[in-house]
Amino acid sequence: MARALFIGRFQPLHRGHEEVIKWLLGRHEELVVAIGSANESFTPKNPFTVGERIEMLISMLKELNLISKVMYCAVPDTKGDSALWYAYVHGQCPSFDVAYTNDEFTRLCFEYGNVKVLNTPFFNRETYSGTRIRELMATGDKSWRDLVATGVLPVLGRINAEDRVRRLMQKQI
Ligand SMILES: Nc1ncnc2c1ncn2[C@@H]1O[C@H](COP(=O)(O)OP(=O)(O)OP(=O)(O)O)[C@@H](O)[C@H]1O
Ligand SMILES: NC(=O)c1ccc[n+]([C@@H]2O[C@H](COP(=O)(O)O)[C@@H](O)[C@H]2O)c1
Repeated sequence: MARALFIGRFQPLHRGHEEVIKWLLGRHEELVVAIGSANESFTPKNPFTVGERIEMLISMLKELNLISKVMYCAVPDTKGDSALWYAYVHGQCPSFDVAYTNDEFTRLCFEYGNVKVLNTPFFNRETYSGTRIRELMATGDKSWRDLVATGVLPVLGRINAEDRVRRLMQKQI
């Protein structure tokens, strides 16, 4: 199948996501990266805006020379109304032949729209995890820098990501 869609929150975009994107491009001609929870930002679980997450993605794709094969879109959460969520996917994403997610609830929502859904493999899941990276940032442990995707570091540096995450986690919004 020609075009796959991969959805995630990418808070931040990490090496696990990078491996999945490469793995998907080995199997599909084109990829749509859908940035979920696009309306969420400045919370402990979703510290980065959708614009910042787009910058992370584009920066990584440029470094990997994959920019010509990947499109992106943003999908907001619609808590409690997943039929509406699927309407956003349908209306705001480029068309795709198959969706990839490992999240059962998201799978269910795609299946509601009669979309074919597949899983991706996990790559070093204990280490490459958004939750873990945010925890390391909050405690000032610089080892998080080794866990984010190629090209993402300059974006996170420019927006002072570590400081933002630490302050949001302290506040526990
Ligand atoms: N290390 C990994 N290897 C492969 N897939 C991963 C890895 N980490 C996350 N994914 C997958 O990427 C997709 C998007 O995940 P998401 O953006 O929520 O990252 P996450 O690391 O799970 O974040 P968080 O810990 O904040 O929930 C999901 O389908 C998830 O299963
Ligand atoms: N009703 C909804 O708002 C709804 C339903 C299914 C998935 N989603 C979103 O899709 C994305 C799935 O990505 P994750 O695998 O990173 O959880 C998340 O942003 C999640 O919030 C939202």
